[in-house]
Amino acid sequence: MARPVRVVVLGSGSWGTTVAGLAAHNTPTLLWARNPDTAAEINEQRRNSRYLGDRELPEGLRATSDIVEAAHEADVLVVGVPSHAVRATLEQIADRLRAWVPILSLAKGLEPGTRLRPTQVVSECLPGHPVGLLSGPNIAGEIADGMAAAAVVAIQDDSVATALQPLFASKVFRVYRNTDVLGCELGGVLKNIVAIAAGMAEGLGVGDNTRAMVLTRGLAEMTRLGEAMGADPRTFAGLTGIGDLIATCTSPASRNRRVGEALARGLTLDEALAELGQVAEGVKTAPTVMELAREYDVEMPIAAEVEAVVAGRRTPAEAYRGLRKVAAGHEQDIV
Ligand SMILES: NC(=O)C1=CN([C@@H]2O[C@H](COP(=O)(O)OP(=O)(O)OC[C@H]3O[C@@H](n4cnc5c(N)ncnc54)[C@H](O)[C@@H]3O)[C@@H](O)[C@H]2O)C=CC1
Ligand SMILES: O=C(CO)COP(=O)(O)O
Repeated sequence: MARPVRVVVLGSGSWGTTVAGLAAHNTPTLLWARNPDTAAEINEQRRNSRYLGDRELPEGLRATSDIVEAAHEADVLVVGVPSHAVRATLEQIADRLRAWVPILSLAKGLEPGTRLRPTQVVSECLPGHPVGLLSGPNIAGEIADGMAAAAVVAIQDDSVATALQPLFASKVFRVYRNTDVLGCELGGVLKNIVAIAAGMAEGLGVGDNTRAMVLTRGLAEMTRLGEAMGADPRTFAGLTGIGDLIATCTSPASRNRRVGEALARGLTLDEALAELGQVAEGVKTAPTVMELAREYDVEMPIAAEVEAVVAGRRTPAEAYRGLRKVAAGHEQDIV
């Protein structure tokens, strides 16, 4: 009898641990934690208290702080570290994976400097493997609590996606497929910036209509940049686009939204990030996205205001005053 597929997840933050927990219900799963104390806590107490509080992790989940051991074990590799750490993490396991192990990224940011998407960084570091992502409206805590949700495995080869779907799915976690890797990945990256704007709106006490406007026009500029870069605009109407945008902009648990709220309360960016203590990808991604907007000649007024706020050139209140001055063009102008 063939042995079961072994899933290895790199990164034991809130989402990496949660995804490892999903996989562990289906198949043997190993989680790499760079901190040996975290690996020990997962193995001995079935908890990752720093990121998931008291939540109990599945029995089948094992952890290690030895990344080379983890790489040797992988039949499927999941990369769950933040975008800025993907390259340094994968460089440690170059040539350590077996041939043709599929790799899925969970990261929702762009690499500072290179402007590469996480799947592109993965392909550079570990060439010759099928590379895709798992993305969608997936606030980690809710999924760790067993609340119903859905995500998308996006990978060019649909037969690989079909093989990967059941590894992460459960009765309450639906996993769809999509071959538009670029569109799915950009959806997850760009919604974080709109979520910072939504958080600022929340903190400034604007009304429900303003929130709806920010989400809708935020989706328009996400779609505009995506289409200019070669993505299918229909992807932005799916789980990885509007789905993730709604979850992140409306959930009080979203780290990106919380950063926006903290800035609107008058905290500096450093104070807001220290209060958060977790990654908020939109902060580092906003300037990189504005570079792309200029390169592709796409107007992104909401992202531009968010970038100005995180760079310290404007306050949230000034950013919202700035948005009022944006000329209202034709609503259906995407590109
Ligand atoms: N938490 C969530 O609800 C979701 C998060 N994501 C994405 O997943 C990615 C990971 O985020 P989270 O798990 O939420 O982050 P987190 O802030 O909860 O944890 C980050 C993890 O990465 C590790 N890490 C940080 N810098 C590192 C480095 N230089 N080298 C190696 N490891 C490093 C930390 O030790 C920690 O284990 C992000 O791109 C995020 O946008 C995607 C969907 C949902
Ligand atoms: O990507 C997420 C939900 O899908 C998590 O968003 P935050 O990083 O803002 O918490």
